[in-house]
Amino acid sequence: MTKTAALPRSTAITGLDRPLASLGGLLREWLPRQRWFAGKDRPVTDLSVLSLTELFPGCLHLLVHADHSPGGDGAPSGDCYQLLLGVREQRMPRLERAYIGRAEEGPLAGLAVYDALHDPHAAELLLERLRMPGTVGPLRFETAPGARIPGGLTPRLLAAEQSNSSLVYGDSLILKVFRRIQPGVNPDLEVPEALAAQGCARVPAPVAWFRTTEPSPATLGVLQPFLPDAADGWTLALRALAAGEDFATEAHELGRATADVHLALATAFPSAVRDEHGRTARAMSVRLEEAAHAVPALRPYVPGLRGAFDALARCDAGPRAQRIHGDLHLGQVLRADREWFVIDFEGEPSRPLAERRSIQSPVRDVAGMLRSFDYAARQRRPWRPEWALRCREAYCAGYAARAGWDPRKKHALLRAHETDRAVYEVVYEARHRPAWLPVPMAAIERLARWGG
Ligand SMILES: Nc1ncnc2c1ncn2[C@@H]1O[C@H](COP(=O)(O)OP(=O)(O)O)[C@@H](O)[C@H]1O
Ligand SMILES: O=P(O)(O)O[C@H]1O[C@H](CO)[C@@H](O[C@H]2O[C@H](CO)[C@@H](O)[C@H](O)[C@H]2O)[C@H](O)[C@H]1O
Repeated sequence: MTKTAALPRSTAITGLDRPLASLGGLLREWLPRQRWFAGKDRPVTDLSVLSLTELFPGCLHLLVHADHSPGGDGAPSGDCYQLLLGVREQRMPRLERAYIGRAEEGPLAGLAVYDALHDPHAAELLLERLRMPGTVGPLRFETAPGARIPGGLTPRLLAAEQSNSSLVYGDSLILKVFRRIQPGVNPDLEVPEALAAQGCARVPAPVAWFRTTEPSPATLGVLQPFLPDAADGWTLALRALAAGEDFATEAHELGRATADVHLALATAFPSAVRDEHGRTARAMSVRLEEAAHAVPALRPYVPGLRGAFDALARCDAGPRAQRIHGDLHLGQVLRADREWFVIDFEGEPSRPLAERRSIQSPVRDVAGMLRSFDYAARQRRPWRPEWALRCREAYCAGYAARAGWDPRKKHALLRAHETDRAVYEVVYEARHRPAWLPVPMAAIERLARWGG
């Protein structure tokens, strides 16, 4: 029998219209240290609360804006983040990892403030809230038609926090709480919902979600079935490499799975009527310029890399642009019951939402996965290029068997997308994991030589 937590009513803490008086100092220091904070390479010049809701007693839901605009005439820049904060009178030893600090002034003065997602009690109440459609202030909790969501499941926060934070409930459900919020529908809700409607079994279908109406409509979190005993492709690939084993059979099936998802996406969403390689090539060149500005190590390679984009602009055929995954790599695929599943349809986290929801070449996803085989092969000393090459061949062959066209035959397209993806990775690593920068830089050197 399962027990369900009683959902307490939300009550008003007086004075919360001045939240920064209590929280500003704490958050300014804590926020930039979080794995999911996107602006680590720029100072936070201002912090403002865009919305604050008491979700249940002792748990505050906040959207905060971290401003990075330089003083003077610089263009405004910054990001909005979702926080769930627990406030307690006492500092709790078992929540020490989640401790943010003690509010010094304002309505929360003297209270201990936590990242509430680490608190099992708050996580239980969040699931209860999701099981019961309804509203709390600007927050809307919704369930998929016919969804049956069990209660009383034990929560655990996934240790490997990535771009977002995910809570697993009793190995049955997983709730992804988006951290960086952009106005509009998040593709990680929109796409799996549309694919589920197509009957595509490669993607876990959302069962509930929550969103806000303020300051603008935006998706905040998605609850999906958890695939127990699943292993992600990155872990499996590294395991194979460590054991000196081939990964070609798995890569072949992964190619088929990718094509299945692409075919379902092409049915669920409109596709392009004609190729726009010139426009894509220009956008890639702009991204290269921006990346070289942000990461000086890229600069010597710019002329060589541009060659790949010039060749794309001259290309007159290719698969039609359609909705794609947008950030496909080995960490986004799970193997369970001897099948591959695809997760995390958010796209590249640093891109604007409109761009992530736009139609793009399916070659982009293929290129993302090929880059990932290279990343994996470079984790071993000595480097195993032949391992990555075999994965590459097998993955493309598996893709071709299902999709009806072979990515290996689209040389110019594939090269341009691999280059663009490697440029993205250079910026990502420089920002989040500088020690990994040599991995995409090695690809940049190779791709620039090829194009120069
Ligand atoms: N449906 C699922 N079943 C099992 N594990 C999952 C599921 N969805 C996500 N995960 C696990 O959670 C991790 C983070 O999920 P992901 O959607 O990639 O989040 P992020 O956007 O933070 O990278 C994945 O690497 C995977 O290990
Ligand atoms: O957080 P997400 O999974 O949405 O994606 C971001 O982080 C990824 C790293 O966690 C990053 O992927 C890069 O590193 C992977 C190995 O850790 C490698 O398999 C990928 O090929 C490589 O791109 C991803 O780019 C980023 O968007």
